[in-house]
Amino acid sequence: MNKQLQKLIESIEPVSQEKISKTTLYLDTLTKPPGSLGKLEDIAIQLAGITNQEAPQVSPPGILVFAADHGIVEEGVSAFPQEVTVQMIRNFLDGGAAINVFARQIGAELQVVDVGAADEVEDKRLVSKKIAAGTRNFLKTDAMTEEQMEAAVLAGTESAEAMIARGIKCLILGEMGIGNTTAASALVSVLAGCSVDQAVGYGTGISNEVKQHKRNVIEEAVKRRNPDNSAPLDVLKKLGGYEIAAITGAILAAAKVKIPVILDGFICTSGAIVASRLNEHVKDYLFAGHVSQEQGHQFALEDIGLEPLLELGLKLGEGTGAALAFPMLEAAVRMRNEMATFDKAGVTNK
Ligand SMILES: O=C(O)c1ccc[n+]([C@@H]2O[C@H](COP(=O)([O-])O)[C@@H](O)[C@H]2O)c1
Ligand SMILES: Cc1cc2nc[nH]c2cc1C
Repeated sequence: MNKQLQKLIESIEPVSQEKISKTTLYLDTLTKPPGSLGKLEDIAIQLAGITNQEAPQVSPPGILVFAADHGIVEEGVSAFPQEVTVQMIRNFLDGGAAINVFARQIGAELQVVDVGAADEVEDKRLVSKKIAAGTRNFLKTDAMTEEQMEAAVLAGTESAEAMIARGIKCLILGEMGIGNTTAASALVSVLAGCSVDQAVGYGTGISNEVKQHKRNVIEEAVKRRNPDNSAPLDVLKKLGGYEIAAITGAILAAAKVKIPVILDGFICTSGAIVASRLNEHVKDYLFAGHVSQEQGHQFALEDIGLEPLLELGLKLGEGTGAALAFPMLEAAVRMRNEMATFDKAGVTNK
């Protein structure tokens, strides 16, 4: 394995049990019946553990949207044509996509990173870390070479490190890539141990007939590629995508420096499964923003052991569900940091 990547994986430490215990006790001194803020309390406790701070901050948040194309679209597995990936990249840069709206709403910096779009987008606002013009068709050959897979993971790492260096306190992840639900379904079926049938969904809106075809393509491809399910990077290289690999790398980078990560939908979570397999502590740095309509998402979340913060029937991607969940993290830290204690407010405790 690439030395830099190996070092990164080994550098991730467990979250702080001391801060978790301290915060658990402290929350019961605040002016509310114990446990009355429910999951918000769990979030505050987890954030203290992640950041190793008694008074954690999650603002400002930053959003990374990784974009890439997929050779597997040749098999007719998406409702939309491949050119939509670069068209949406332009839309992100012009501020007109859903994620732009939600980024503005939460005051987040939004960066779009091309890690493998099929065409060129000449625009200074786009971060170009293109590994190749789309993956290869994984029904016919491995999606990526080992070098390409590692370069894509490290492109995600670098993107996250740069954002963290600019001062973001919470990393929100998203993706764009026509065909990427097929890659994510293949990954999840191998790594999460669910059937291809359970991992496959409607993506951007295919018919039942096309969904059946998508299932058959994935089943055949997994058989042919024969990935080693105890080697997550082998599975990623054979079946994944550049944006999925970049998401894996971004998660590792954030966990290394104790920055919380909010995952978006199914594709994002598939990258998180890979990261979680590389280091057992990674999962404790992750929040699942929502559970998507894509049916494999629930299996993917269960595999990591994550409970979604929201269930809104979304199936868009881009980081939208993660950005929408961010205010829950902000509320949790404000609760921890701003509420009065029983003592201070002169309220009688039981
Ligand atoms: O986030 C999700 O759970 C999600 C579910 C379905 C579709 N998407 C988005 O739709 C695209 C992939 O869909 P498809 O049908 O082309 O594989 C890609 O750009 C994703 O961001 C995203
Ligand atoms: C229009 C469109 C927008 C998207 N955003 C993320 N995936 C997408 C797929 C399509 C087709």
